[in-house]
Amino acid sequence: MTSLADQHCAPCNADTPVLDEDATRTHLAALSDRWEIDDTGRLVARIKFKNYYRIQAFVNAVAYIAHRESHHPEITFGYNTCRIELITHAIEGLSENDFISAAKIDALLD
Ligand SMILES: C[C@H](O)[C@H](O)[C@H]1CNC2=NC(N)=NC(=O)C2=N1
Repeated sequence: MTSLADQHCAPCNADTPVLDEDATRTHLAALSDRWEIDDTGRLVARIKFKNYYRIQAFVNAVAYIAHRESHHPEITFGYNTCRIELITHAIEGLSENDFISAAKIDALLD
C-alpha cells in the first residue's frame, strides 16, 4: 500500500467518511510517536525545538503543506514548542486527510 506521506488529501465536505476505530488505530501506528489523539478526538503533536528560528521555519513548511494539500491544521507556537492539531472540520472528526497531513509533517522532521 502507498505510504500515507505519498498520498494526497482529497477535497472534503460533509460526505467525507469519518475513520472508524480500526482505521484510526492503523493510521496512528504508521505515524511517529509524537502524535496522539486527544480527548476531543483531534490528532495532536507537540514538538520541541532548539530555537525560535527553527520553529518558524517548521511552521512555514507546515503552512506550505496545508496550502498544497488544501487541508489546514491549527498551529500554535511559542518560545521553543509548536503544537499541531488536526481534525477535519467538515465532519468534526478524523478523516484520511488528517493522517496524510500528519505523515507529511513527520517527513519534515525525520
Ligand atoms: C474543499 C476543501 O477540501 C475544504 O474546504 C477543506 C479545506 N481545509 C480543511 N481543513 C480542515 N482541517 N478541515 C476541513 O474540513 C477542511 N476543508
